[in-house]
Formats: sequence, structure tokens, C-alpha cells
Amino acid sequence: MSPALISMDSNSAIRNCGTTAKDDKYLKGVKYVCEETGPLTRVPNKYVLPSSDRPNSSERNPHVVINKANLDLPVIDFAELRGPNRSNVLQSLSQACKDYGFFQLINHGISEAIVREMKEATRRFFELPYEERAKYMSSDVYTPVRYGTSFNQSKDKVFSWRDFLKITNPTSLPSTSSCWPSSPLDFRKAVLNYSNETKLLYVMIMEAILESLGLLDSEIPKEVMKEIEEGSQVMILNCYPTCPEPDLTLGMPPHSDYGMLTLLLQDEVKGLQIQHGGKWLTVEPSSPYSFVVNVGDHLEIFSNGKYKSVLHRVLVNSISSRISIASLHSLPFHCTVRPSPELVNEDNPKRYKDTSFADFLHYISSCEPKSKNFLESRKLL
Ligand SMILES: O=C(O)CCC(=O)C(=O)O
Ligand SMILES: [Fe+2]
Repeated sequence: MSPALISMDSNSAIRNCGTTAKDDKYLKGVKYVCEETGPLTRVPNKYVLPSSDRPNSSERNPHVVINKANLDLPVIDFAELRGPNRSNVLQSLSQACKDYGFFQLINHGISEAIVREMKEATRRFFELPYEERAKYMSSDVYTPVRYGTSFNQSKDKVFSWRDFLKITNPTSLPSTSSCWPSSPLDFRKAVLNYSNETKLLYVMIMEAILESLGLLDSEIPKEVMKEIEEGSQVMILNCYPTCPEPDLTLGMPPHSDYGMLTLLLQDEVKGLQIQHGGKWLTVEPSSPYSFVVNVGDHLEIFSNGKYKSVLHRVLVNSISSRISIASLHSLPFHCTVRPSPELVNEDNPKRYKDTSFADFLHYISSCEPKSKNFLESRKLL
């Protein structure tokens, strides 16, 4: 099976299947819609969520309240992991993955120039004229470099206020491949530099995470490490244009990420919210060079539920557009993820079914209304 992914967001808000001809304009992307007629004063109906799904609603989930306060995520200093303080940092890492499923990573060793060039390349890509961006639009979800819109555009009845460029396994794409955007200049170079560095960083974070799970000395991590090193990477460049009525729509609906870990770069504009303690909390953007790292579904399964793949969503706003770059790291697509045997015992029985990529594809391609997300569907207890 081709490793290119339909979507790596596992709690797809797949509510309704099929789009109609009059949706064509919206399939060109929210940026196109905003640019077509000049500044919008209203959100087109296509993006208006039912009141129960709007950002300030607590109807659908009465115990989830909206909290206006911002969240400073637990900070993990990557440089300290390599020093005498390692065991304390591993403790903090473990706590963050249990309590929040998210942490902020500083001093990660990727140069500011590489991060800056990646952000710049993303910004310049979305600034290209529509005709240029449209060259990478494809309804074939296996296209390795694919421009698209919303969350799952072939299924969403209400669209999300977001356009994206997804690049699957950038370091494996031939340099000569015509799928690489030829513009902006040096786009491919910026993506490859960033992709190489984030892959290495991901492996090092996973080493620390396995150690924090107490798996250092067993045999399993060696096999797992091989699968981790050979794993797949999907880079998702997200663009959320300014929105005239941000309370009616979302940049991304609540979802958790498929895979082991996501490394996210956000710009200085707020938007990411995570569910924590029964509240939606806005993640405070921090240093422009730090990462927000989150546990994905596979890591929750592998850790037998010890570490949490947490629902998150994206708000939009009427003042600034926002850009983010998510790097989603998973095991190779042929691998099955299962709770690590070392973490299963009488007191802590196996909590998840063995899960393959085919299970995920089956889940997201079925058109039935979903009452639970992918991860919920893999739970045994
Ligand atoms: O834009 C963000 O802050 C989050 C993006 C995200 O959740 C994703 O790409 O899966
Ligand atoms: Fe996500």
C-alpha cells in the first residue's frame, strides 16, 4: 500500500459523505474563497458549524467547559536530557505525557535557521497565487505532495477554515520528482532540511519516552527502535486565513493525531486548544523556535494507555491569519501497533486491540456517522 496518507488526524469529524457540484468553489480552499471577492464580512454557510459544534458551545459535551485562560504547557529542556539531570527530565516528560499528552520542547538542537527557513517557505507557499497553489491539488489522497482544504474535504459537510499542503515522507521523494513545488524558490531545500532534522529529533525523543516508560533494558525497544527509525513522516503545512466570524467555525475540529508523536511549530498567533481537565485550553505560543510535541494514538496504544493522545482543535480569529507546521511521525505503514508486553500485567491488563494501518483506513473510509474517535474504537475495556 502506498504510504501516502488520507489524513493523519484520527478523530475525523466524518459526519456526512459526499460533496455536491456547488461545493466546487469551496474545494478550491478557504484562502481562495477569501481572495475571490475581496474581504469577507460574513462566514459563508459552508463553514458555519451547527451551534453545538461551535467553539464556544458546551452543548455537545456539557462537562467540557470553555476556559478563556491560556495554558503554558510543561516545558521539557532537551539539552538537559543529555546531562546529569536526565532522570529528573524523564520524570517531567512522563508526567507531561500522562497529564497533558502535550509538552513544549526547548533547546532541541535544530538550528534557528532551519526552523526559520521552513516557516518562511510555508508562508511563501500560501502566498502564491491560487493558480500556482492549485497545481498541487489532487483528489487522489495518495499523491505525496497534496494541497487541500478543510479536515477531510471529501467527507465534511461543513468545512473547516483551513487549507493545507501535506507532504508524505519528504526525504524519500526523488529530487527530480515533478511533485515538488517549483515555487517558492528553495521550497524543497527548506522542507528537506527541516524534515531530516525533525526525523532525527523524533527518534531521540522516542528513546527518551521509551526510557520514561521503563523500557530501557528489555529487548523490545531494540525492535521498536528499528521500527521507529524506519517510520513514516507526514508534514502538514496548515494555513488558517483571518475569519470574519470566528465564533461560527473552526480551523480544525476536535481530533487526535494518528501516529506516535507530532512535532508542531506554530507562529506567534494563538489558535491551538487542547482538552485538559474537562476544559478547552488555548496553548500559549512560546518561543518561535520551540516545538509543541504531542502524543499520538499509536503511543497511547503502545504505552497501554499510560500516555494520552489528547483531543485538540484549532480556533481562528478575525485579526491575523495563522500558520502551523505539523510533523507527524508513525511506525512504518506495514507495522501493527500493540500495547508493549512489558506494560501489560494483572493489575494493568491489555487495554487496546492490536492496530494496523488498514484498521485506520477502514475506520476513516467508512461513511457511517461516528460516535467515537478512532482511538476509542480500539479500546478493549
Ligand atoms: O495548527 C495547529 O496548531 C494544530 C494542527 C494540528 O492539530 C494537526 O495538523 O494535526
Ligand atoms: Fe493535530
